[in-house]
Amino acid sequence: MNNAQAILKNPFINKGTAFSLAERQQLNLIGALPTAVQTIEEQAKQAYGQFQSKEQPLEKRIFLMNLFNTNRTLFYYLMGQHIVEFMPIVYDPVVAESIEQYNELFMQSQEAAFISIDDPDNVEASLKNAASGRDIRLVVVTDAEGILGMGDWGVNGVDIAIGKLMVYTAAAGVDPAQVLPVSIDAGTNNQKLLDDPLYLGNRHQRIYGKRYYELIDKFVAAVEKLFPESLLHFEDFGRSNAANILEKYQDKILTFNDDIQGTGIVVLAGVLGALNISHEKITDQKFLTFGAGTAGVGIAQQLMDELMRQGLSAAEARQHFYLVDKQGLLFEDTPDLTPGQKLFARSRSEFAASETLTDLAAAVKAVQPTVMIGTSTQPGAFTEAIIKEMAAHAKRPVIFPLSNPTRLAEAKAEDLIKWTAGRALVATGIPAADVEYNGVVYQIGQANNALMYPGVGFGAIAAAGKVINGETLSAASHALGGIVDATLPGAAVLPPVAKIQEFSQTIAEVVAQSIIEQGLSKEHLTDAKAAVAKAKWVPKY
Ligand SMILES: NC(=O)c1ccc[n+]([C@@H]2O[C@H](COP(=O)([O-])OP(=O)(O)OC[C@H]3O[C@@H](n4cnc5c(N)ncnc54)[C@H](O)[C@@H]3O)[C@@H](O)[C@H]2O)c1
Ligand SMILES: O=C(O)C[C@H](O)C(=O)O
Ligand SMILES: [Mn+2]
Repeated sequence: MNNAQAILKNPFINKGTAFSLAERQQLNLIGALPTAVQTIEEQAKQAYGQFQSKEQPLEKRIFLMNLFNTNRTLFYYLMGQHIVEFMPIVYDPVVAESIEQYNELFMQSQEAAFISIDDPDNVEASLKNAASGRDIRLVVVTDAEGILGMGDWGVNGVDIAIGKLMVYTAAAGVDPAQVLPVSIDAGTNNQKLLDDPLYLGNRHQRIYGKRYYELIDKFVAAVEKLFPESLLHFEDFGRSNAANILEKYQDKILTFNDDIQGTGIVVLAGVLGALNISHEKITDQKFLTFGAGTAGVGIAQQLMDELMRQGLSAAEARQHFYLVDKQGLLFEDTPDLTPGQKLFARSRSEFAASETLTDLAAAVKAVQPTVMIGTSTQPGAFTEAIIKEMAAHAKRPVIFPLSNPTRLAEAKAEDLIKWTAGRALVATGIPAADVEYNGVVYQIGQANNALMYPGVGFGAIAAAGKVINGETLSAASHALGGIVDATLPGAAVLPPVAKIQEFSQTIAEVVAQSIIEQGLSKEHLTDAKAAVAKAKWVPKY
């Protein structure tokens, strides 16, 4: 016999007041709900009214999470109707507030798995318990050492995995019953959390090195064993681990790192969009990346890959990149370069006074970049003087201040348009309002990996991919071309989030096609579109 309360408390099957009379009879729900039977449309209207009654973004998020915890179909039905309004609430930037207040706000675990470095023998059991028999096809895992640009947030960081997964389903149609958010709790170096009596994670410093990598190995092996058809998405790992982990597993299992690769392909798509507006060639650009960490190096790698696809040798392509980090412009002899930075380090002999290039202003003056990307976590680093200097040597300077959340952005879109008298081609990490300047309305693209990863991940799952390789990532970057009308004054360099469901579908099909064509599908698939259509989940009862 069915237990009414168990059904009503299971968000994957609960329909609330939309259970029909026949269902109520069959499932022993008679009397466990008010008598009226509502349609999903009526439920959505009522829920949206409640959403609108909340004033603060965090209150709106808490309301939406309650709905998510109660009835996942209704949640995604509503999110599908209001995707532009809900994205910044369930995802970046408001997810940042919920991470900072995770302990205070904690109500329930939202079906996440919590892996503890102090309990390595229970890695498999933890995943199994959290999945509770569900057929998992998508795992988003974070160890939260580098949450957005906010640093180490320990177990609180699980909310980024939950938020990323919400976007996967809303944008691309991944079945929400087939996803698993995972927190790897390797400790935290965030003293505020360690001192907080309410902190819910392991109360010790972060563990690095052998013990850490053994845990990651164990985790990856358990995911492969329990969920062999799944895609493993890594998110917000620290600079010293993210690239190592990707390097180790990318040829062996279906995996990708969103901060390295997702960001790389959205920036490439944005640069291609910008060049479509300016009618310039990518091989004529000089790229300066400010903040050469996980994202900054990933972006440079993806752009370099594109230059090589256009026929340049590796040595020629590398000449187009200038990486600036805390030390200033990175040279071959700069101390403490990461392996990724080393690839792009310049030779001192290229510059007359290389020892003076120790900050962004000096580097911009010496390099005269045509494309400048910010992934530095340094708010306001793209100053008026620096932007004016850049714009003095570039007809249509391409400027993407990408650090998240909002308070960390290197510049505001509005300022960049003003300082360059409308010449800058701008994209930001979080949503930005249109900018009106001299009678033209400039639309600001959002260069956030959320534009790409839902389509990439969903396409890879639908095609039963063995791996996600460079060929597939490149195909995904190019899939956004042609959506924006580049001839309109003030056109954006990337398509608007309002169209994310449409273009995520296109990306998914392109990705599935690439996997099938390369013989990288685990199944004998031939039709990418059919495979994507078959895998797609839609929120309806
Ligand atoms: N828009 C997007 O899609 C997107 C994607 C990924 C990351 N990001 C943002 O990019 C930022 C960096 O993320 P990450 O994962 O690469 O972090 P990270 O820690 O790996 O890299 C940050 C880099 O910035 C450097 N840095 C710090 N202070 C600096 C300074 N004063 N001058 C120059 N460089 C400095 C650090 O040394 C490090 O190399 C974050 O704010 C993150 O939110 C945005
Ligand atoms: O989470 C985001 O908004 C994008 C990106 O993954 C980041 O770390 O900033
Ligand atoms: Mn991230």
